[in-house]
Amino acid sequence: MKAEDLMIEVQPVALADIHELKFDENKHNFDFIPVIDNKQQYIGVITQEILLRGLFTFETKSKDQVKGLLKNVPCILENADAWYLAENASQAVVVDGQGHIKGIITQTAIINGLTEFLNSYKEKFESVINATETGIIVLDSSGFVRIVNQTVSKLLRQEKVDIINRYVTDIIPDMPFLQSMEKQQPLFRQKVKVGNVLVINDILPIKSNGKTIGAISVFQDISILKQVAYDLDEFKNLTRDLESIINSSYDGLTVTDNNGVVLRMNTAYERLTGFKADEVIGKNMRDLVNEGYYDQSATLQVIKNKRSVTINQKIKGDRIVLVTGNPIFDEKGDLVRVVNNVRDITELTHLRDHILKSREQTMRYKTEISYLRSMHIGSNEIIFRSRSMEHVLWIAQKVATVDSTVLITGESGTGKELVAKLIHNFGKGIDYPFIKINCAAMPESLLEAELFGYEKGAFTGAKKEGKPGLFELAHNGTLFLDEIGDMPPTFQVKMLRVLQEREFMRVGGTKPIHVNVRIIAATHRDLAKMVDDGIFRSDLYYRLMIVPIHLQPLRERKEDIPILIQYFIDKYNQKFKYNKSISSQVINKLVEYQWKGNVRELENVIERMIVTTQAEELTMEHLPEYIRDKVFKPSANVKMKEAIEKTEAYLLAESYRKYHSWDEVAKDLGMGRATTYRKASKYKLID
Ligand SMILES: Nc1ncnc2c1ncn2[C@@H]1O[C@H](COP(=O)(O)OP(=O)(O)OP(=O)(O)O)[C@@H](O)[C@H]1O
Repeated sequence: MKAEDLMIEVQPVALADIHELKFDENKHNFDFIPVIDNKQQYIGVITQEILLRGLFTFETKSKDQVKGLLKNVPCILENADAWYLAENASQAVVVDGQGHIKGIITQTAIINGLTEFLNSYKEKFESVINATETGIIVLDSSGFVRIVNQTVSKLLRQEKVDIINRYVTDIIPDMPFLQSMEKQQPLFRQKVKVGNVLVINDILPIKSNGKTIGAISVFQDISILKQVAYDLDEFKNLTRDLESIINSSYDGLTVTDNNGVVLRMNTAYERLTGFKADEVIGKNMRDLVNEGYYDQSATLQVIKNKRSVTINQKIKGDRIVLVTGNPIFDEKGDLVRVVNNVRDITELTHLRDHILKSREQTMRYKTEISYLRSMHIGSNEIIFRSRSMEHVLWIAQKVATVDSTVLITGESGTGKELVAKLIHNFGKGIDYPFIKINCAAMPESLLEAELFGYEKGAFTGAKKEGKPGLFELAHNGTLFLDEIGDMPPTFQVKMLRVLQEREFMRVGGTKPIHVNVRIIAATHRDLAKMVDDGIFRSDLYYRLMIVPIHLQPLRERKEDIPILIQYFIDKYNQKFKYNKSISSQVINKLVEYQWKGNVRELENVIERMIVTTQAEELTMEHLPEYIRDKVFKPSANVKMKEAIEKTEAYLLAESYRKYHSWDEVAKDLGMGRATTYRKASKYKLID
C-alpha cells in the first residue's frame, strides 16, 4: 500500500492568508491543513482546533506568533510505503518528487486503510485455509478457538461461528492442547478423534517475542491417508508385477523416451546383447549408434515415422537381432515412449542360410534326377524340369499299371504322343504293340476298315483274304487314338460301343471279335466345349475322360525350355557329329519366345540352327529372324503388376541360367537372398 492510496487531496494555505481561513465542517472531513510560506515552502499545519480557538486573535498577532501556533506534521513522498507511516507517525503531509504538497494523511485514513488491508488479507487467508483438505484450528494461549477452517467445520458438523470462541476440549475432547502448552513443544502425529473421524494431528505452539501466545492444530483425515497408502501399495504391486513380467520375458525389452533416451531394459536384453544396464540406460540411441553399439536403431525410426517398425539390427559383436519398435502415445496423441521387443535371430539366420543352401542342393539333385529319369524311359525321352510336367509323369506312371482309358489333352507339339508311349512302356511294356491311329486323317469309311478290319470281299478293292483292323493288331497292347476330337460324329457311336464292350465286328464280318486293348486318346481340341456345342458325344467323352491328363503349353512352363534346348543340342550334335554350343543370350531369347508350336517347334528351330550354322557357338545372329526380332513387349492392356511379375520371372530365369546358383543370382540382381528365393519359388523356378 502506498501513501497516495491513503491520501486526502488538500490545497495548502499560504501563511499570509491564514486569517481568512474558515473551516467548514461539511466541507472538510479532516482536521488540519498544510501551510506554506511566501516561497511556497511547507512550514507546518494549522489544526482545526487552533483555528476554532484563535481565529479572532490572528488579525492582531504577528506572523511569527501565527507560525508558533502551527503544528509540525512530517512530510511523506506520495509513493512511499504506507506501512512505514503506520509504524512511525499518526498523520502526514503528502508531497510529490518536487516537494509540492498533494494532500494529507489523517489518523482516521491510516486506520481505515489498515483495516481494509487486514480485512482483505483475512479474506485471502481464510480462502486459503478453507481450500485445503487439512483441518486447521488456531487457539489462543488459554485454549479458546480463534480460527477454524471449513474442513474442521465439516468434520464436526458444526458451523464455524458455533465453533469459534469455544474451549478446545469442549469440541475435541482428545486434543492434547494442554500437554503441548505445558511442554512448550510441538506434538506430532497424535491420533485424535474429530467428530466421528479419526485424524492424525500435529499441534504447534505459536510464539511471539519468546512468549507462547497460542497454538495451531493441523490434522488430516486418516481414511484419506489409508486410501493413499492403499493406492500406493497397489501401485507398488503393479510395478512389481510389471517388473517381473518384463524380466521373465525371453525376448529382450527396452523402453526409451520420445527423444530416444534409454529408460529401462530387462535382463533378457542384457543376455541377448551382452550390454550392461548402466552402460546403456540414460544414453541416447543416436549416440549408441554413433558409438557402434548398433548399426541402426528401430527407436529412431519409430520417433521419425510415429509408427511400429521391424528391423534386423546388427549389434556390437556381430550378433543379429530382430527389433520391433512400438510407439506409445499419450491421451493427446503425442509420442511419449518407444517400447522395443528384441529377439535374437543369429541362430535363425544361420538356420535359414543352411536351409537355403540345402534347398539349392536339393534343386540341383532334382534337376539331375529328372534328367536321369528322362533318360530312362527307353527311346522316348521326356525332358522336363517343371512341376507341371513332373505331375503329368507321376500320373502317367500311376495309370500305366492299370488298364483305364486315358485322355491326354494339350496344344499341338506339347508331347501328348510321348506321354502315351510312356504309359504304354511303363505298363504293357515295349514287347507289346503300341498302335497309333490319327482319327483326323481318315474318312469315316476308311477309319472303320482301319480300326476293325474287314472280311474277304467286304467291299470293292478289299484284299481277297481280308485284313485285321488296328484293334486286333493292338491286342494285349495299346491303341493310341490321336486327334480323337476330329473323329466323325457317326463313328463316335461305334467307338463308344467298342469301348464299352471291348468287342467289335470286322466290316462284312458276322462274328464279334473280343480284344484286350488299352485305349489312350489324345486331342488338341477343347472336347468339353465340343460336347457343349453338340459336336462330340457326351457319353463318349465321359468314357474317354476316365483319367484325364493335361499338358501345359511350353510358354507356361518356361523352366523346361533351357533343359530341352540342351537336350536337343546334344541330340543333333550326336546325330550330325557336331560339337556345337549355344550362347546364354540365345537361350534367353528362346525362353522368352511364345512357342505356339510348343516342343515340336523348339526342336525344329534347334535342329535347323545346328545344321545351317557353320560356327561352333550358336549366337543371336543364327536365330531365325522371327524369334530374334521378337522383343518382350507387354501388351498395352496388360496390368502393371503382371508386367512387373513377367519381367521379374524373366530376369531371375535368365540370371539362373548364367550362374546356376541362386546365391549368385541374388548378387547379380542386387537382391537379398531370401527375396530371391521367395520370388524364384513364386514364379515356380524352384520348389
Ligand atoms: N518333354 C519332352 N522331351 C523331349 N521331347 C519332347 C518333349 N515333349 C515333346 N517332345 C518332342 O516334341 C515333338 C512333339 O511331341 P508329340 O508328338 O508327343 O506332341 P503331341 O502333343 O502329340 O503333338 P500333336 O498334337 O501335334 O500330335 C516330338 O518330337 C517329341 O519327341
